[in-house]
Amino acid sequence: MKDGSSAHWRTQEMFLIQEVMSLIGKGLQLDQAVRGMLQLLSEILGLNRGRVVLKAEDGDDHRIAHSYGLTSEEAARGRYAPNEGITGRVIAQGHMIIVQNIDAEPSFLARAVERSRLPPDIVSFIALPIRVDHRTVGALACHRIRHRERSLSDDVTILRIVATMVSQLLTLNARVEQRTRALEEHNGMLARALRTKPARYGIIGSSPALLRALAQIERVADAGASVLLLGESGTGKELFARALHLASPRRDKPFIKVNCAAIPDSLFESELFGHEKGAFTGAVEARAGWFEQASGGTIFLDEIGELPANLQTKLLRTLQESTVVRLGGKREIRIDMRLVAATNRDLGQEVARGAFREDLYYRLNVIPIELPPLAARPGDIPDLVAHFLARANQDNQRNVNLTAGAVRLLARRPWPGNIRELANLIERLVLLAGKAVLDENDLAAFLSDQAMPVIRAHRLAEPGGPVVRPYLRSDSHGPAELHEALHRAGGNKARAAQRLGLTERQFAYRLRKSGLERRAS
Ligand SMILES: Nc1ncnc2c1ncn2[C@@H]1O[C@H](COP(=O)(O)OP(=O)(O)OP(=O)(O)O)[C@@H](O)[C@H]1O
Repeated sequence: MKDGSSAHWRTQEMFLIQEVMSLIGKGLQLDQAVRGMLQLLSEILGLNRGRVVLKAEDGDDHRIAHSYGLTSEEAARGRYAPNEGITGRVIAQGHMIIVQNIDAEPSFLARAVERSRLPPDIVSFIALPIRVDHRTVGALACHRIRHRERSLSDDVTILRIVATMVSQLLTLNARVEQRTRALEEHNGMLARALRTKPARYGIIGSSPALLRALAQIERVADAGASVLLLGESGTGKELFARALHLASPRRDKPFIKVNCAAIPDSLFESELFGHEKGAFTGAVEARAGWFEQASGGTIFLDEIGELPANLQTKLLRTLQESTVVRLGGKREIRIDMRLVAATNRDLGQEVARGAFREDLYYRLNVIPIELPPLAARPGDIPDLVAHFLARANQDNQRNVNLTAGAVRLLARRPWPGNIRELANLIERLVLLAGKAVLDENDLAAFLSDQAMPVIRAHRLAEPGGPVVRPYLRSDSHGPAELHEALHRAGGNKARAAQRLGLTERQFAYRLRKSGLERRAS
């Protein structure tokens, strides 16, 4: 077949396209594959010094990312500001430019390859846009001797095909990189989970403050004395109370949890101390109270600061005498229980203002154990995040991960609601995430989205304004609702509680739990 005949060029074109396809199919590194395509353009069709120019990762300019027939110095010189030269213009405008004669085109820069390096003939320059997802991300360009047997339009057709192939490769490459990043993050999380010592009693964290509290628990587990757990809401007081029970010889006996803030006053006494048949209307049969039910085991009185005054007296007697008298009864029943109490209040201050019995306070405060707020141990946050992510993913059949940067962002937050707030946030994140790996920016956007409704809810909490429930919480009243009720009641907690069908103590408790108390009072 004679060089120059159209049949000859069709054969060359077919060969080039087959080779390009096979380069794509080989799964080579991006640079190898693109260089291979530029080499084919040069050797098969004589379209020389091909280059692919892409946006620099660390700036606004565009640089030669892949080339064939350029020295490394020439490739390094190929940097173009937006709209600069022919290449910059093709990328900015998104359409092909053909310079028929580079010597006659004033805006041709000859920046990468000096004119003296090119043949003395008339040289053309062709640059085409490279698009990914309908966006121009770079350009494919090459030199062409103007007068040759092959038509310009045939060269342009092939260049268009190759530019499309490069676009496809770039798209694929970006997807593979994204997927690899997701897998790397996931591996990191798994490695961390493996490194984290098996959590004792389900307590995650290795900060000195946390380990100190855990060591104290284990040291006093064998003793019978009461333990008082001190710490803000959500710091893990219940978890530690359970740990104490599990570490004690009572571990096979019951662990009874009583939330002193959540029980209506009218029921409190009979729930705690039990009642005899006929003790009050509705007491159709005798019932053992929680102290009796906990016999042999541990009773955990959460929010002990909320215990009404008359029951404080009764509790003190119970502790001193190890007996209870059921409501409506006379019999003293011996009980053998370990008491763990918890509070997020300053009980000393409650004593000082006469709201808590001093003698009971001393009786409870034999072994005080302080649980640090989460903000005081940010080093525990990565392990906690890994733990809550794994749990939320498993519960919801998802596979959402956070980048290290996103975890660092979480570690910098103040966490007024402590670990409970962190656990809730991660669960919402897993449920609402639109993609598999969330980075710092995704997380920041999520956090500001989450904060918005609360602000709106507060603003809209005017009489007649719509109520926006910002959080999905296990509590029946979201923080916005509590806040709104308080606002409508002119700051009067008793009235606000009544509106929501809560006792004043329950209302105050939920308000504190929501982390909004400071802002609300
Ligand atoms: N160190 C920890 N590791 C793992 N999970 C934790 C840890 N601390 C707390 N949690 C979890 O955080 C949530 C809140 O903890 P917990 O209920 O024990 O706090 P609390 O101090 O008793 O709160 P409150 O005073 O509001 O009752 C629970 O789901 C608990 O399992």
